[in-house]
Amino acid sequence: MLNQEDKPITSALSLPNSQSSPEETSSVLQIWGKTPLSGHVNISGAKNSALVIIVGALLCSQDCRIRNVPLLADVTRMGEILAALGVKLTQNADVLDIDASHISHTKAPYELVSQLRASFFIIGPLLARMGVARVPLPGGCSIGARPVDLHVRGLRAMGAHVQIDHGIVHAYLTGANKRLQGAKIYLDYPSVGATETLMMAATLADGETTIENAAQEPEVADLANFCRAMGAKIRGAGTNTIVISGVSSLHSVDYSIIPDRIEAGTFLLAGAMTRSEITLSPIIPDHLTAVLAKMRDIGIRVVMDSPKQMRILPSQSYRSTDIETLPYPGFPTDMQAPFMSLLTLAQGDSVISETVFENRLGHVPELNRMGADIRVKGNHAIIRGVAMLSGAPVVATDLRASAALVVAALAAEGKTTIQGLHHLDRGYEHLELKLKKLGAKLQRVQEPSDLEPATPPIESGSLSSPA
Ligand SMILES: CC(=O)N[C@H]1[C@@H](OP(=O)(O)OP(=O)(O)OC[C@H]2O[C@@H](n3ccc(=O)[nH]c3=O)[C@H](O)[C@@H]2O)O[C@H](CO)[C@@H](O)[C@@H]1O
Ligand SMILES: C=C(OP(=O)(O)O)C(=O)O
Repeated sequence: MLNQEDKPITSALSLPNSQSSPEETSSVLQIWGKTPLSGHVNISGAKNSALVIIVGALLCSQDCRIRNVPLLADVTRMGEILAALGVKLTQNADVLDIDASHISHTKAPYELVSQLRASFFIIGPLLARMGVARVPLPGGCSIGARPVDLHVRGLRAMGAHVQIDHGIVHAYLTGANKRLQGAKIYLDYPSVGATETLMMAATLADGETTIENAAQEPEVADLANFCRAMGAKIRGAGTNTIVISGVSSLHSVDYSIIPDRIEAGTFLLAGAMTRSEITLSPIIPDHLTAVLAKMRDIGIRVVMDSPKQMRILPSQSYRSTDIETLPYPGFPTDMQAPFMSLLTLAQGDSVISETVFENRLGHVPELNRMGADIRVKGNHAIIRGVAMLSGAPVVATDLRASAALVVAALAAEGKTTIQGLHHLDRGYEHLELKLKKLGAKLQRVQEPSDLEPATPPIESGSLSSPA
């Protein structure tokens, strides 16, 4: 099944050349703004699908082939977590082969789980496959308390014993057959992670599980499709009621991950902010409905070239609007920060209300440093449009904040220097290469002594003169 070039994941799932490893926190991204972009962007596989689908492979005791896997720090970490459980992974470009026929450990390492939220979701498949799982409380972006009570309550409803001691969640099954039992579960909030954890757990449970008030995000439906392709019986994924009839085992699969709607939205914003015309593909337009509705609202024109290709047309100015982040199909919280960057340049006042996470406005002081006029009141950001942004040294506080600073920098006068790139590298495959291909002027530098080049780098004919 694998060719000569396949390598173990721990060495092979390397980051793109232009990006640092998460440990290289000293590197910074310099962006010289106000360069119009043009051309085409290839959208990568969805990070949040890839992560949970890799986790879902734990359910299967035969080979899983996963395609369109983005090369991201988070994906590397997730591979390392599975490897620590004794799972074999090999990767060739964007194809990842996972052989979880033999799971030798049921405890996930803290150093890895503490780095990304999705790693906690292994608790569902591990428990279903092995009857026991020990998983540290997860990390991920610091955007709120992010408890795991809904995951735990759901697993308990399915008959698991769950204890939390010294920061480790220990879940186990007792009884003769050590199988989870189907249950009726109502989620107090349509949590993406809890829906995914419980849906995976239920695929191998005894009997039928119903998850009410389930998350409807496309990544949940993608996971369900992956599980179904392995023989799981799941109905209703993508709606608020998911019904899973447990089966005794799952079989081999070859599955391709959906395009990343958040990456696509971020490139649309980069185009809008620089008043450029760019095309994106592949995309699934339905996954971008709320974002496109807001873009249209403020006067940005986006057209479909074909069912999977979108084109943003240049607009000279745009209006303000109000946004409330909500679970899907509402406006995605993961687009809140980059959309705020766009609204800093709109005509008039906008209000963004972040309702999903209680602490996801860390980018506001950084955007203000670039000349934006934003005030925060509780979970609301009041954005007064300004005529221009100006480049400044800024720090990315989380993954989507880093994207917000990149798109703001592309539109700002002069040079922006962004620190905290380990956040960016978690979630955007080849971002710098993709932007350079569109004509953006940017470079990553590793050493503080490199920080002050007078002019942007000249890139193989694509850049003409310094900003
Ligand atoms: C890896 C991954 O897929 N991450 C995504 C996932 O995160 P994640 O799965 O962590 O997000 P959730 O949907 O679970 O969280 C939404 C809200 O529910 C709360 N909550 C969640 C679980 C729980 O047991 N108890 C509880 O109170 C959270 O604190 C938060 O306020 O969905 C978020 C919401 O679309 C996205 O921003 C993240 O990019
Ligand atoms: C918040 C995110 O990721 P995580 O849930 O892993 O922190 C994100 O993708 O924006």
